[in-house]
Amino acid sequence: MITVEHLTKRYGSTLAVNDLNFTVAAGEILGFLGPNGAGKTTTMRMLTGYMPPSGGTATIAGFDVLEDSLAVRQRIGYLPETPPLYREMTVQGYLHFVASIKGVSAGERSPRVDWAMGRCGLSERRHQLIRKLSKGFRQRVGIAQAIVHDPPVIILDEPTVGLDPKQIIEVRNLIKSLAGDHTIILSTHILPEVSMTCNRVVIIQKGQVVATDTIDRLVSQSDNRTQYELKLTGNLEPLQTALGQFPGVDAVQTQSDGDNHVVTVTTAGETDVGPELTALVVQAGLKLYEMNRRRATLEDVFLQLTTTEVTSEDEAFAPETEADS
Ligand SMILES: Nc1ncnc2c1ncn2[C@@H]1O[C@H](COP(=O)(O)OP(=O)(O)OP(=O)(O)O)[C@@H](O)[C@H]1O
Repeated sequence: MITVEHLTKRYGSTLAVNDLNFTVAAGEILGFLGPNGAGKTTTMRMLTGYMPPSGGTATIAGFDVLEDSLAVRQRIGYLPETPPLYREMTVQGYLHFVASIKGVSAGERSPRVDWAMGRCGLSERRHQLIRKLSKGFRQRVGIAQAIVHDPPVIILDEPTVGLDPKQIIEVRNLIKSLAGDHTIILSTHILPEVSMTCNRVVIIQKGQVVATDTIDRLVSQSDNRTQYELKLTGNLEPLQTALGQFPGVDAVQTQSDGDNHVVTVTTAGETDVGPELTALVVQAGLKLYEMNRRRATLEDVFLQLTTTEVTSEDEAFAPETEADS
């Protein structure tokens, strides 16, 4: 549905996008990630036909973004970071206006606007002025304007920025519900959002692709070690001896305050050895107060790929979150 080949953009002497290559299959939700200034917005603008590439090509549903930019714009719904909303219009009036400029025929407009309002939970606000809506509802109007002409491709730039937790969940569910019928590119800094919503990710840095794969594969290929943090009291020596002989233990780090200890055990692989570690602690005569298992996450992969300053082992791990499940 989307193909990007050798896509390049220069702003004077700045090479903002440098030879990008990736594809997005029909019905897929692709996470598009990169640190500030990586070239995400520039790429989106080229894909949506709003800015010509300096080199390379991109096609949307078979149409070239440069040569067929009108056909591309009709097939894309774009939610920029700041949606272009007319604050003095009603929700319904604005969506009618967008549908008309996107080429929806007069007879089709009312059903399309009703459909978009229904999908975005706006039906009851149809007569409200946009300026009187909360930020969350304005964001829904932004999504509704992106889907009102039923485009096969939807490109969303930071769709949940500034929303409260309840609105974030609603917008994420809406995005997920649009996949399948639509091909979606989701650009965001919120990595758990990508883990929860996307099938696959493209990570860019300095205008170049540094990784493209499913989240599971990226995480397991990057670092499949597991860390256990144990909070204990008692004499540590017998445990340290036992851990030295325990198969698969890569490293043991200890922080002690008198008889209270925090022991971090790093094991190779993802097999859960928590029960065995608990048994060792009991055999060593220690009291166990807390044990946390931590695995690498998309955030760790992102940091490894987009920073050169990750030096300490601890930075390669993060507490297990809902994004891991
Ligand atoms: N109009 C412009 N003129 C000159 N340089 C620009 C222009 N727009 C972007 N750039 C530069 O191109 C590079 C990529 O910018 P871009 O906005 O695409 O990155 P981004 O990944 O979207 O960043 P952010 O997450 O901060 O929005 C940056 O170095 C930026 O300074």
